[in-house]
Amino acid sequence: MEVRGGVGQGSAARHPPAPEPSRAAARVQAGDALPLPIRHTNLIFSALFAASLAYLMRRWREKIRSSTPLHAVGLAEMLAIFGLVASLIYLLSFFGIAFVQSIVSSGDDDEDFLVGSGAPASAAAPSRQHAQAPAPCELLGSPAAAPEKMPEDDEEIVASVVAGKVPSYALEARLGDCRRAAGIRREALRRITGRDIEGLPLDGFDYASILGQCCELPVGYVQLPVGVAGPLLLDGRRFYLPMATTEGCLVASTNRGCKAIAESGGATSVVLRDAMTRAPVARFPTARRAAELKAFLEDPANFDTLSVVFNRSSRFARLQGVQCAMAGRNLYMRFSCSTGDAMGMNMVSKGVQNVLDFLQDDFHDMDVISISGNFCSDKKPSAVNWIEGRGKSVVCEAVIGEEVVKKVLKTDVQSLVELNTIKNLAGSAVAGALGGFNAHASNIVTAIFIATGQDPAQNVESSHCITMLEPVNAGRDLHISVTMPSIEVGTVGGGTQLASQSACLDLLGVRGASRDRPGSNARLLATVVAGGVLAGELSLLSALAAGQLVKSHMKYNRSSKDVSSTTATEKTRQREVDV
Ligand SMILES: CC(C)(COP(=O)([O-])OP(=O)([O-])OC[C@H]1O[C@@H](n2cnc3c(N)ncnc32)[C@H](O)[C@@H]1OP(=O)([O-])[O-])[C@@H](O)C(=O)NCCC(=O)NCCSC(=O)C[C@@](C)(O)CC(=O)[O-]
Ligand SMILES: NC(=O)C1=CN([C@@H]2O[C@H](COP(=O)(O)OP(=O)(O)OC[C@H]3O[C@@H](n4cnc5c(N)ncnc54)[C@H](OP(=O)(O)O)[C@@H]3O)[C@@H](O)[C@H]2O)C=CC1
Repeated sequence: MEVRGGVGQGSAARHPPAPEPSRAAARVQAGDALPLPIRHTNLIFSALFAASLAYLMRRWREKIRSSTPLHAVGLAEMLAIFGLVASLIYLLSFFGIAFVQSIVSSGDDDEDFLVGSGAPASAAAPSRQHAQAPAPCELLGSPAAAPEKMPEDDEEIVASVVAGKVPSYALEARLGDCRRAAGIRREALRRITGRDIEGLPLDGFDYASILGQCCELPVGYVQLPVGVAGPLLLDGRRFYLPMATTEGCLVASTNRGCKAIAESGGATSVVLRDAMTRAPVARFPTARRAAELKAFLEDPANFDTLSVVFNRSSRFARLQGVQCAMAGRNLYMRFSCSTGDAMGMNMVSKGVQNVLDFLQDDFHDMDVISISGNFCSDKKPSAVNWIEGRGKSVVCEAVIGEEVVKKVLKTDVQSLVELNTIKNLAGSAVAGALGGFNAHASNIVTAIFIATGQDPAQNVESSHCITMLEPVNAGRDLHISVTMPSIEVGTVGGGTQLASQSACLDLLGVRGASRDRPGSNARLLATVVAGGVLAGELSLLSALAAGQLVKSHMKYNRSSKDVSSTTATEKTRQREVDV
């Protein structure tokens, strides 16, 4: 089959372009810093400049005529000199900044050109929003959300939503009040389903903070307890790990592991690699043509050109390499890049889209099937992440003293080493595991991910881990390590900016972007996740070796209430009555 159509066309066909948000309006201008509209300040300072100059010239001429020394100046002349200097500074800085900004934003315009030539506008627009404060409710724009008169009364709006006259997703934009929109949607849901979601709270959440960034169609929020384990002594620093979980025993276990590590002098970590990946797939008329693009992308001589095109889309995303694989005439191109303190999926996708548009000029017969061809590989277990890594690749290790193993962990070194070999290594091989050579890395990864606003679906590859245990110091002490090649975390973007999640990042000392070294906050968070996993592995393996698992879970993980006799809501009511 002959395949035609550029990247742009291809992508446009598969992804109808999203409505272009007002990017010009969103762009920050130098003048935005001024208290008055820019045209007013321009007028005032231009008039001041002209008036001061005219007055001083006139005075100068008069002084020459009357042979008065030029340096003898009165109050009026001093004021005129001051006005002249002030207006000169303003005008120079104004035009200077505008000039610099025009150069900077020409980069953006190029980006608009590159992304705009067929790329979905939505791929470019959201990231710019993320860098700013959460958008107020009324800024959400969509065709369905075009300004339209809404009934004043909530009851009438609910009826319109139930009748399908007002789309539920347009409520935020039409009402300009996110809390009210969520309340109306929730009531409409109750009427449509006949089910009351009473236990799901509505109040006590900032709905504007999730708009256009974290969640659509909100009707409330789920409450999760956050426990804290630690201190985890890692690389000479103490961290208290926030863990959002409903699995009783998990925080206790991690806490015990942290204690064992701290009493043994602490753990150390090393970040081996830091690169997020995105792998589009393109189809060619022949495998030979696909191989030509593969050769082009993998030729070191072309790397600089590709990076210039890729790097344009972000201040932080920097191309590191492209790795290709083929299946017949389909080419899978795995781009990897550093992403500063962001986890980086939006970023890397933006950069890749630019490169695809660029490549289309020389490879007209390339048909981009998808910006993601699963060789990336995001949110799925895959060997490529396990072997090549994705996000941050971290190794964390510690030597646990014999006494600590006995006193804190209630077992011995020999039993632990044997258990690890038979369970985590041989047992996982028997199960045909992919990246699952551990006891419960995903427990700690997921709990910290949820607490700190990471994308929870990325726990899949982020939990890839091989746990190694060896006797050291003549068999007395225990060397334990966790090797985790794909920890995907960020401290900016996604859910990290929400109030609770941001507080948990703050507890770890990694909230937001690192000002000194972009990327260092996210890397530190990755090492903390690995350190937490080390603690969790140590404690669970010990419980298993000591035959303590079932007992401990009966104690911390099973309510003494008879759950078969009450529904969740009844239980809540019962608890309120009990209190
Ligand atoms: C529950 C423990 C820790 C008791 O362990 P213990 O040794 O009996 O407890 P302890 O009372 O002697 O205390 C020792 C230390 O543990 C900590 N600790 C002790 N209790 C608490 C608590 N309530 N809250 C907070 N921290 C606690 C604390 O640090 C304490 O020191 P202290 O501060 O007292 O000097 C232990 O039995 C344990 O770790 N059990 C394992 C539980 C576990 O790891 N569960 C994870 C989920 S299992 C799963 O989902 C995965 C699985 C199993 O399917 C995977 C697979 O296939 O292997
Ligand atoms: N698109 C996709 O395919 C997927 C998206 N996701 C979602 O993507 C989101 C995360 O995307 P991600 O790209 O991480 O985040 P964002 O899309 O929020 O991008 C990060 C933004 O922060 C800005 N920024 C400011 N300071 C820094 C800094 N120090 N380091 C890095 N960036 C900084 C970036 O600037 P600049 O504009 O200059 O880059 C960018 O605008 C999550 O919500 C996740 O769930 C998850 C999986 C797939």
